[in-house]
Amino acid sequence: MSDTARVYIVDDDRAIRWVLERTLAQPDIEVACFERADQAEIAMDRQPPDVLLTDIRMPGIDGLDLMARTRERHPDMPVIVMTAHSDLDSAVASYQGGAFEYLPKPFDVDDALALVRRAIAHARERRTPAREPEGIDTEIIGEAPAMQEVFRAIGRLSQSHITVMINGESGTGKERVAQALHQHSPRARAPFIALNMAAIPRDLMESELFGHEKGAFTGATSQRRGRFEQADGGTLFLDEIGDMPAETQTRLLRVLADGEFYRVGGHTSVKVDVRIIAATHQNLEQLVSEGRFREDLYHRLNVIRIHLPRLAERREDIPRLARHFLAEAAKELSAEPKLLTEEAEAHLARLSWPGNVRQLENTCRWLTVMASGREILVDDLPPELREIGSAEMAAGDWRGAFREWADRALAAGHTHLLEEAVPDFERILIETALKHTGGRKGEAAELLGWGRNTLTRKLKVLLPALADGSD
Ligand SMILES: Nc1ncnc2c1ncn2[C@@H]1O[C@H](COP(=O)(O)OP(=O)(O)OP(=O)(O)O)[C@@H](O)[C@H]1O
Repeated sequence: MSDTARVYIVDDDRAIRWVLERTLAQPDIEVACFERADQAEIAMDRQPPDVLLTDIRMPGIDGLDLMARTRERHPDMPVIVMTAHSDLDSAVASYQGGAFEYLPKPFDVDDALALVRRAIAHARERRTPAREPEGIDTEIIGEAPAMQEVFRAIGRLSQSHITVMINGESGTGKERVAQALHQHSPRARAPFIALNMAAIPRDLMESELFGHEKGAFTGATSQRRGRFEQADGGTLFLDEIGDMPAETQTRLLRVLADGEFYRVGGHTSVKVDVRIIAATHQNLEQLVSEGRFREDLYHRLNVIRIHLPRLAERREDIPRLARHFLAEAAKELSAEPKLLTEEAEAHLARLSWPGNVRQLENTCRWLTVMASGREILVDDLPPELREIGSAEMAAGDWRGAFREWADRALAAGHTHLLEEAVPDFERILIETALKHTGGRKGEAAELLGWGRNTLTRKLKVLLPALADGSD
């Protein structure tokens, strides 16, 4: 890639295009603006940019569609979605669709430039096959027992070339762990190549993995090396392996057995030395039993297994992760790091985080841009994270958290756990009931299923400040 980065802007609003074009046009950034998504797509086919910046609401193809279509063709291209605050839901959806970031409107031009620069750096990093080991930042935060287990595994495997299977939900840090395994392996100086099976159209998968010869199919205008060749001597990280189509599974199995393959349309075999790390959020055993994943391939990949727990199962790590991400976001946006109030930190630690560590990271970026003061309060959180949802409660998360608490307390040598836990349990129920009744104790007692006298007695011990006075 040359030193000049190319950025495409798509927005039907002329004024926004004008502002962004002037802001982003820097000596090392070349900008092109488009009024409609289809125009941008034509240009992208001719010459893909390094970063795409698109509005959400546009006539014709809207920004989210454009992003989805772009990701199919250029899975590594960072896409920044611009959105008004009122469109927060679509912005959140854009994360789920894989957007790199979003830029809330109205935006500060310096923030916009900082964000685009970060996306450019990200695109470059993804495209540089050989990374110096010291260049990879694989700090993994984790004090939870399950994460300590992961660190031990990385340590134990550090002299090995063995195949590893990482499983865990989306956003739990599988790719980061794969990078760490590579970085701490004898292959550290060779390339680490990541490929997400879910992001590649089926018919391009084989050529993506194994490359193709010139003329192998329409559009194959030159020979291309696949990811296996790019990863020679290093590590190939196959993310979402459960999404690999059956015919590619067969081919992969053969390559793993023989250590050689043919490029699509090729007649000369290519030999490579590649360590495979695979990852999935799916239950591969089930896919095998349903006949959707080859059993022999499963056994070949599933030599050593590392499990990454959901973020909600390692809540004790949330405050440190949040502080880390706030510091990172501040650096990236050249802003002053925000601080979490104790209350906000405790709140974050109670949420269920279905998007796991990635969702926490995105939230911290959002807060760095959106929170008005230096200190972050619960009220500064995006609306969907302000309440501890009843769904989260119903999902039984508190029981999981509670079980972890008990585990930790026992591991730390505590005894008489009930004496610690029961008062907290009752206090929380009483406080919540009183909140619901606007402080009326008689009604609260009824909600709790206690007599009025019992509540009075409990209040004296548990919440003396609330004990005096009647309804
Ligand atoms: N323990 C951790 N410490 C610091 N950063 C982390 C940690 N875990 C994850 N991250 C960061 O969170 C983001 C999501 O992690 P990653 O991409 O590795 O998840 P993943 O499980 O591979 O997700 P997916 O399955 O969706 O690809 C990344 O930016 C990663 O750097």
